[in-house]
Amino acid sequence: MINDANRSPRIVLYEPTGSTAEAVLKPNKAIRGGIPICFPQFANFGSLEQHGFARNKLWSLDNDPSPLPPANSQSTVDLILRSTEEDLKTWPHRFELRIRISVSASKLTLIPRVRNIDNKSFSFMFALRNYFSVSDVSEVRVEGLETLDYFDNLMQRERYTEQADAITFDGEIDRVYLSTPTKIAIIDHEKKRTFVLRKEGMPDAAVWNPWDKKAKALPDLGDEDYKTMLCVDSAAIETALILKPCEEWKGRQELSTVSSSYCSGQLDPRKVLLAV
Ligand SMILES: O=P(O)(O)OC[C@H]1O[C@H](O)[C@H](O)[C@@H](O)[C@@H]1O
Repeated sequence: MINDANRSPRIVLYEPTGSTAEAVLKPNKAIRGGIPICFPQFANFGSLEQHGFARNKLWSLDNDPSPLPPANSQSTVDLILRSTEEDLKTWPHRFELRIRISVSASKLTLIPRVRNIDNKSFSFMFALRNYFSVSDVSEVRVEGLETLDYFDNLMQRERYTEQADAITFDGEIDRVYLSTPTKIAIIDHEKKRTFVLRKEGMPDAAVWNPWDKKAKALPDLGDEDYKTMLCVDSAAIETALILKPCEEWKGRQELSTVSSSYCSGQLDPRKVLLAV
């Protein structure tokens, strides 16, 4: 961990072949990019602030990530967020939210965990809001969500069934796909690059792009930036996760990229793994 010129703490992960990942820790405001963590609520699906409070908090380094083994390499970091007295006023449940972040030459792995340290059960939603950088969103296809049911947040969360062979983009999208497969491909034709998202413990997948009008209304997004971004989240939204006292929930997400040789129709986990 280092302090930058503005004295903000930065965590930088290094990996021997040269990959890096970096997080800037600033209180009270989530960044529009990276992987904000939505907890204990997704969007406005409840009475808390949009996407819950976790993404706006300053996390700490976690020195006791048990039962995970201690992270003893420069390419892994463990972070923790504990409920504060202020949080308890709006969400009266004592929790520990942990995340292990590991970077390697071929993938970025996130292991989020939530532990109930209260004396009564609680339920929560969770999402890793992945901001993918794409060359041109109107040339991108997302595979793995076809034929699934989704909630459309642009239609008062009405439930629909996806009819398209793959998801493509020509306008604002704000959906929660339900009970998705564990692997989703985000295929960027122009960049000849496919992101492969593999997830466990987070059955849903939210897909978001604000498109032109909403992008103009977002102060922290440039007017044209919607063209080069796409959010595809690993999420547990439809069925809230429930923890009894002392119980812990654990999820896992792996992000990797494969080159253009990985094409539409090849969403076969063995091929993806061999190609990485
Ligand atoms: O601007 P944010 O708070 O990061 O939220 C970005 C978007 O996230 C979700 O997909 C919500 O359903 C949208 O209504 C919201 O605009």
